[in-house]
Amino acid sequence: MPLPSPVPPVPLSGPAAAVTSLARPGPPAPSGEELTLVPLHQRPELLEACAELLGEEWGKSRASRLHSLQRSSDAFPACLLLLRSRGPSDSPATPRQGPCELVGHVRLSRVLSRPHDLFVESVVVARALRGRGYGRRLMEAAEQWARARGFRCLRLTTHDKQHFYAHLGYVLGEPVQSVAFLSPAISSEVLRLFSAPSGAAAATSTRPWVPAVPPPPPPPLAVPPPPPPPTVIWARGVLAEGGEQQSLLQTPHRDAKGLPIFWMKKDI
Ligand SMILES: CC(=O)SCCNC(=O)CCNC(=O)[C@H](O)C(C)(C)COP(=O)(O)OP(=O)(O)OC[C@H]1O[C@@H](n2cnc3c(N)ncnc32)[C@H](O)[C@@H]1OP(=O)(O)O
Repeated sequence: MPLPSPVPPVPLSGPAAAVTSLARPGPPAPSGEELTLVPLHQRPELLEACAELLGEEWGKSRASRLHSLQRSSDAFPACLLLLRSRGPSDSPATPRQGPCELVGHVRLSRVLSRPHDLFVESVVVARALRGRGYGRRLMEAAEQWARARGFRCLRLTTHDKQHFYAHLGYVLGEPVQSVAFLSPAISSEVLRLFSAPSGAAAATSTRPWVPAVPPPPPPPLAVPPPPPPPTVIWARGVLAEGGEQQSLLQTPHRDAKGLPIFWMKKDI
């Protein structure tokens, strides 16, 4: 299955393509406010603020957050920031692309064996700004960003926000494996190698993942070894025993700590 081919980036980061222009707007933003979605790697000066935003919600060491955020790239994972700024009418002294406030963050990663899917993680809106429609804007902008790059499905896990995601159009889905970090040099080849028809992935298996392609014959001695595999996050949900059905109230899946976890997806 071919990989989505790179497309010119949608100018979400420019004023002309502010997130406020999305087809299905959320609650009205304050007058003069402009929302934009930008990859963190295009705004490195926001690295510290982003680490703080994530740290406030999920803790972990600042160093670990920074390390993870610094790996944001167009080759994935991509950390996307929702920013808001005041328009010129409200702040005459502020340039159009002037000071802006970090509103939210979302991270998108590739999914093993599903070249048209992206895995959504670390969705967060600043505490003081929740309940005003920014979470919806963030998710819709991320969808638009992914769609513009040829992806067709977003997937995620959540412990307790399944109703929020269902409200935004997500449905329950099967476990997948996200690919944490890929060297740009091997990303396409490795993903192509691991790409298999839909459903071939070990969806709810508790066994270690095995590529869905037949094992190659033993290589001649002269052949160099294959490139190293990508770093893979093994599906954080495993099927709990008992075979219960998944619903928005009850899930058979558990995370690595044994906590119930919901798998969701949305076609975009
Ligand atoms: C894949 C993951 O990353 S899972 C982790 C999710 N993140 C977190 O738990 C971090 C802490 N929480 C947050 O940062 C925020 O609460 C978020 C991102 C979950 C939601 O952001 P908010 O800005 O508060 O949501 P927003 O105001 O845009 O709500 C959008 C819609 O969802 C609804 N909604 C919000 N939260 C919930 C909820 N828990 N259950 C059901 N509906 C909800 C709202 O009523 C609103 O409906 P409307 O658009 O029809 O009026």
